[in-house]
Amino acid sequence: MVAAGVIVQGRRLLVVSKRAAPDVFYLPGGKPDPGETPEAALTRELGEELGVRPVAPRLLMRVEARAALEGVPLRLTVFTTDIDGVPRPAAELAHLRWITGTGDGLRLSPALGEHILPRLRADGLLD
Ligand SMILES: Nc1nc2c([nH]c(=O)n2[C@H]2C[C@H](O)[C@@H](COP(=O)(O)OP(=O)(O)OP(=O)(O)O)O2)c(=O)[nH]1
Repeated sequence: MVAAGVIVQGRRLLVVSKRAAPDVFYLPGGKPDPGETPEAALTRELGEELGVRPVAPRLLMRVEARAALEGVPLRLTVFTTDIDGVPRPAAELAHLRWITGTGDGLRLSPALGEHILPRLRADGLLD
């Protein structure tokens, strides 16, 4: 399982890529440590990856898809959240982008491209 955050500002969605695969973009987040709740994992990962704190996260959806890098089945627990602070990519991240509902031509993880972005588009949250 992976906990991930939907962060929308100015009708654009924050996506990141990692140094291990700099051309594949997905939501910030990661796997909970043993015994950690999804909410706690989201808080820890947003801090580690972006140096921000989630404010009032709420569950948006659960998604099953192929993991972007390993190709194995993956369950994501996706939260919509506001954030405290300006996101700055930490060392393990390669890029940070704010995308519209089209994906702006970026290569997206299956979960993001096939499930989450269409949902945000249908909800009218993105340009
Ligand atoms: N965070 C995140 N991961 C995603 C998304 N879509 C997707 O396929 N993934 C995949 C990529 C990776 O295979 C996996 C996330 O694992 P990760 O390795 O980044 O997690 P982590 O930060 O806990 O890293 P680690 O401790 O395993 O090194 O989920 C997404 O939207 N957000």
